[in-house]
Amino acid sequence: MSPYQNLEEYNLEITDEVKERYSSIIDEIGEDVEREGLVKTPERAAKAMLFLTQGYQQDAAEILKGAMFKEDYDDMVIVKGIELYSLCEHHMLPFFGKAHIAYIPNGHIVGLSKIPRIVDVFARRLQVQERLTHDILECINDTLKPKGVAVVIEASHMCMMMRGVQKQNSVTTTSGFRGQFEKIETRNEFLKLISSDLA
Ligand SMILES: Nc1nc2c(ncn2[C@@H]2O[C@H](COP(=O)(O)OP(=O)(O)OP(=O)(O)O)[C@@H](O)[C@H]2O)c(=O)[nH]1
Ligand SMILES: [Zn+2]
Repeated sequence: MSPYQNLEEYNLEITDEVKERYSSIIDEIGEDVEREGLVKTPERAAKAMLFLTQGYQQDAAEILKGAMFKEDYDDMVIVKGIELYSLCEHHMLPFFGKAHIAYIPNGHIVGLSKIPRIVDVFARRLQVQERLTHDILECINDTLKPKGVAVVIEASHMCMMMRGVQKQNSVTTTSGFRGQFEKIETRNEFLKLISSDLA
């Protein structure tokens, strides 16, 4: 439970605390926090970090529920090529790529923009790609209760590119399937329809 009354108050208090910690980090790495180019950096970095982790303050299920419409359409709906930016929980470095999402309605469809919105809600947290994939999958499955849902994510991890193993071209693919997508024909139809977008 947050000790703060509202989001604005929370953001002000937290930004200040995070700012102080960035200031110490900049000092510890041997830089001069007072030099002109860096004076406002702790505050900028704090605001950037809070933006990139704002998903903790957001409720993906509520976002979906806000735009569910009764409709008889019961063929596959695919939103592909949704760009995503997240932070790996091991190094707090970015991983980024694309999500491809499909569902088969079961009496309700959802406003199309809500699908990329919930991708952002789960991506703007400290994540591993596998959990990000399942968070999105389970949220759509539990909230919309479709006949099936599929999520494929392809991403490049800066922690593997800039440091560590230093592989610039590797792409990691994760996927999850529920309901009718557990049947091989439905899954293959989805994979065929997104194939031109896959790496
Ligand atoms: N499964 C999974 N692993 C990830 C993800 N992001 C980063 N990693 C990995 O997390 C692992 C952390 O391993 P450690 O050995 O503790 O960290 P490390 O010494 O920095 O590892 P190296 O990067 O191999 O130098 C590394 O293998 C990373 O590649 C992710 O989204 N999913
Ligand atoms: Zn990492």
